[in-house]
Amino acid sequence: MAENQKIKIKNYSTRIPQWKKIDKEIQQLTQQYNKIDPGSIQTFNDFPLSRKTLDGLAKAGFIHPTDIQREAIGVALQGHDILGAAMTGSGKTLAFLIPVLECLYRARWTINDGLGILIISPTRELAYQTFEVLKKIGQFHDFSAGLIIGGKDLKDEQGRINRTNIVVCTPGRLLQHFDETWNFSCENLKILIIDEADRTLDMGFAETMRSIISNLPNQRQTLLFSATQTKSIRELALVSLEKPVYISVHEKANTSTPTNLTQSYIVCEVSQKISLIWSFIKNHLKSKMIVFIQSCKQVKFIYNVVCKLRPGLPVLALYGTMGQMKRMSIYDTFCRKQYACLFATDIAARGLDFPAINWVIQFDCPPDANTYIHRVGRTARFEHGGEALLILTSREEQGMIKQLEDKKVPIKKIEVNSNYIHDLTPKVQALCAQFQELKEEAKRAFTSYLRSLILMGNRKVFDVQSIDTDAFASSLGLEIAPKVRFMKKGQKQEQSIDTDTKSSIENKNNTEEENKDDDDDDDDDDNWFTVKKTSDTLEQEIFNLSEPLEKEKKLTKTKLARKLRKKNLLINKRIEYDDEGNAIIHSDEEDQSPIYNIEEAKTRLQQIDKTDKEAYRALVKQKHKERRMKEKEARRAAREAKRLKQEQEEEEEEEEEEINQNEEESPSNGTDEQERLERKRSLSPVEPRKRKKIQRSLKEFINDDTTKTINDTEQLALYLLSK
Ligand SMILES: Nc1ncnc2c1ncn2[C@@H]1O[C@H](COP(=O)(O)OP(=O)(O)OP(=O)(O)O)[C@@H](O)[C@H]1O
Repeated sequence: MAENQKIKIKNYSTRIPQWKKIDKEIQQLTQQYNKIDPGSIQTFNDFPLSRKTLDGLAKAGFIHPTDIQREAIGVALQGHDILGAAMTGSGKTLAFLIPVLECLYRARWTINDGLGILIISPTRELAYQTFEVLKKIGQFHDFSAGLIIGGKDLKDEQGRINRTNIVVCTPGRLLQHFDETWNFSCENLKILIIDEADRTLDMGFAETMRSIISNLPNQRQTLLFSATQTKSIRELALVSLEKPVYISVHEKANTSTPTNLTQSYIVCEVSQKISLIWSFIKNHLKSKMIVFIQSCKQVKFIYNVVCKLRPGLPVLALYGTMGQMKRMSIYDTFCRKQYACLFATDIAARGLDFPAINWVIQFDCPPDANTYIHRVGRTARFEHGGEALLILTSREEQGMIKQLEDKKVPIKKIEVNSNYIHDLTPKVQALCAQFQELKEEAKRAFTSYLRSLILMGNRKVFDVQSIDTDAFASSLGLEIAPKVRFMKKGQKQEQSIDTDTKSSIENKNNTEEENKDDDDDDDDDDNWFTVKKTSDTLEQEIFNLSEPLEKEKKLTKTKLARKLRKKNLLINKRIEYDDEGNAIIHSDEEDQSPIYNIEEAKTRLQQIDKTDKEAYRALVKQKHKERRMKEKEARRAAREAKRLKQEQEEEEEEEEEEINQNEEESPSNGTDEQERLERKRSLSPVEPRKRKKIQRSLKEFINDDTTKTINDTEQLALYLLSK
């Protein structure tokens, strides 16, 4: 026992303190930084990285670095600024997260040192995803990290932000902290990272980014990463990077998209798109896919239609105006699903790393080739395969394909087999007839799509006038195309709109989409092209509508019927679908659906009108009757009140008379005033009334001219005695 104790003491006294070990490790690591040779790196262990980081990487299953990681990690460890570009899904996140952990480790950072690293992401989902990766690989370190994104409690963040070493955030929220958190300090900041830098700037955050950067210390390292480079990113690099190292690992590649990605496009008209996507989904039930749609309102509508028709696989939707909690929960759900279809706006286009996506479908033509590249980049990530399908209208085909070729995107045209497409229009129309809310959504989707075409700067690709609006409206289940003022107004003036104005408006709207806070959810505050909030301003900005707006003419039922006839709607034909989605057409005699039979609809409307009128008349009659009854009742009550008042007055008069009479009759008895009062007081309040009744009965009896019998007189005598 004693011996054991001795050994124990001896061991303790010779143990090297932990801090000394760390110091030694840091010293050894930093000495190797200048010797890093990307070409000789096989595994992460070949980098001079701390034990804690290596353990974190191994635990998360990362063994071999990707090209961008091999190239960028060493340069970042050496302390250089970086402008990094690499294909989608090539592992840029780890390329900046590993140097982050090492930087704080080297500096022996603790919670008390406050903010050391800022990572800015363009969307909340991407920030959340980066935060999750950071938690995984940094699990053996002791740093604190926080996610600072909109849609959460600012006060709660304010309490924690100064004790957070690594902040992953969106630009808007960060700026809000600069403005509203009085003690928020960045003076110790070591590294600034801007992920998806071009998107962050293009989304209208350029000004915000400039403000943020101006609040940061000059002595810092800055890393900008993106799959695509734009003019704005180069401009930002000029002002915010110090002698940056430009790392572009795939610059010499033959393509700008992953090689294991198969890309194709088809051409169809706008009015066929819904049928096409429906047919596609029905034919790929054992797939996981993302369908990119231009605006939130379109996403909402198409998602609701597809949900109602029950395609046979889980359907989800993700767009900017959703509540934050819902956005996160949809992101998680879609990550977990094996087979599912996610309808999304471009908030899901950048950086998001949904596992095992088989298909990316672009329901609407992307604004530019870069957006195309990021959208398709949601599949074929990190050595996996994937497929992408782009849907173009004949108007968009030439211009868009040219842009993609210029960007080295290998894409092939495929023809649509018409047998493969189920015409969904009748079903959508039936749904819209059944659900008023869906019909309203259809109108909004219609308007927002047309507006998005106007807002797209590139006239070589997008032309709103080329759209057959009637056919498009019909495909959305609408009997008539909603009136869109900007279509007419824009026709003449479109040429004069300068592209900058448009893109700034577009950016502004994008920003609004990302910044929009919770609980909107489905409250129709659509970001992109909100008629309620922004349309008026947009129209004025774009078209300078100084002249008064054309007054909307009221559409009568007759006019509506005439319009429908002109559209050659299938009259007296109904299409039903079997479980497989095959169309079964019913002829006139067989069945006449009220939706398509104008005559029958007219008769039905007339009948409804008639019933309504009758019901209304009955209601009016009932009201009148009630009023008359009330008046009668009021009159009766007034009469009764008057009668009672009169009776009371009479009683009082008679009582007065009686007292006077008594006084006159007995003056000689010497009754003084006191006696008179006593007598008056002694009369109970009932007695005068009784007397009065008796008197009245007597009066009536005497005044009555009818002959009185003895019996009558007896009756009266008995009555009087009973009183
Ligand atoms: N060294 C690695 N070993 C194994 N898997 C990796 C490695 N690096 C990254 N990955 C995986 O590759 C996928 C893509 O990584 P990441 O999201 O960082 O790509 P990215 O380049 O940022 O893509 P995007 O441009 O779309 O944002 C992720 O699932 C990630 O876990």
